[in-house]
Amino acid sequence: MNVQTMMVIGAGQMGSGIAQVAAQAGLRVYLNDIRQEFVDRGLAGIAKNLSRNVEKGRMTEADKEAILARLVPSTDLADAKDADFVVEAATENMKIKSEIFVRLDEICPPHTVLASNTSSLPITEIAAVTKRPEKVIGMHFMNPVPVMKLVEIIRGLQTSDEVYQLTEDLSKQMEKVPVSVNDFPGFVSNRVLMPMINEAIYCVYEGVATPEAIDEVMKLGMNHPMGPIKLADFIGLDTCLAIMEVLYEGFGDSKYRPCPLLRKYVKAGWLGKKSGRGFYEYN
Ligand SMILES: CC(=O)CC(=O)SCCNC(=O)CCNC(=O)[C@H](O)C(C)(C)COP(=O)(O)OP(=O)(O)OC[C@H]1O[C@@H](n2cnc3c(N)ncnc32)[C@H](O)[C@@H]1OP(=O)(O)O
Ligand SMILES: NC(=O)C1=CN([C@@H]2O[C@H](COP(=O)(O)OP(=O)(O)OC[C@H]3O[C@@H](n4cnc5c(N)ncnc54)[C@H](O)[C@@H]3O)[C@@H](O)[C@H]2O)C=CC1
Repeated sequence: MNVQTMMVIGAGQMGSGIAQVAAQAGLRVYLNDIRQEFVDRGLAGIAKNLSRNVEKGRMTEADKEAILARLVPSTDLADAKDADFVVEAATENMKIKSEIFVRLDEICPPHTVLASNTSSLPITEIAAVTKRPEKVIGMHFMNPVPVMKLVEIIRGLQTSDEVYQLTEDLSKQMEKVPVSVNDFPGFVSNRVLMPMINEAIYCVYEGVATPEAIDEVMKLGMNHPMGPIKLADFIGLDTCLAIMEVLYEGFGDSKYRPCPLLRKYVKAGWLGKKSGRGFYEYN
């Protein structure tokens, strides 16, 4: 199958990035969210990124306009009837994702592949709410999507070889490097990354060091591009907490317990960069 039209669901930081790289790869892309203002914010972010590419001489103004013209705003999931491939990048919550996949299964033509950008939720469980589990797959991009090369591809128990191959080819078309991973909580990326972030938050909680000091240790001592506390703010503390919960419940192992300070910040609405405040403040 030749993928020509994609729908990306969720126009937040990940969805807008995925829509951008898909449109850059020549696809027509519906960018869907529950409110017009969220779609507009996502599209504005894409336009800003593309303008920067023009300024830096990486693309022409005409390229930018052509990419923007391939992006179609959507607040109606029924637009997915036109899509060959859907990437769901809505909030990290099984109830929200299940409801979306049930509806997509009804709306989309039989050939449409339904992918999820979930950070940690089981692909097999998401697939099970549809009548096409062989066409459901995990396609996990990294943040910021236009910059990071990796796409972790996660097969559910029933994902077909054909759908796996198509997703791998599409990732390459989007100039990403696909890596195949089995369906276990947190996959590889967040099983390894998130306990480190959670531990760094414990260091704040226990007064071992300030967020600034912890980030300096990991940047200067381990050559990480961003310290773990800053990275947590960047990912979104709500997303970090959701991932820790999946690891904790999925493995039933206390080593994955989310730090109480992380819970407290999320309850306060301190979600990190996207809400203006997390461990650091943003304007
Ligand atoms: C939670 C999950 O499920 C999985 C995940 O995604 S985990 C998170 C994975 N991501 C990471 O670990 C990111 C770690 N951080 C980094 O790699 C870097 O700090 C960074 C790429 C984000 C920024 O790089 P930097 O050198 O510190 O800053 P900066 O010079 O401003 O940016 C470098 C380039 O990235 C671009 N960039 C930065 N943020 C961007 C964004 N949000 N969107 C698009 N481009 C962006 C900048 O425009 C810049 O490009 P040019 O200068 O070439 O035009
Ligand atoms: N933040 C990160 O670093 C990464 C996040 N992810 C995953 O990507 C997904 C999205 O994360 P972010 O973009 O960071 O979150 P975000 O909070 O920036 O955006 C989520 C968007 O989904 C929308 N949404 C919620 N319910 C919806 C529905 N029913 N229909 C359409 N849109 C809906 C919200 O309005 C919001 O705009 C999550 O599953 C997350 O785990 C994956 C890789 C990295």
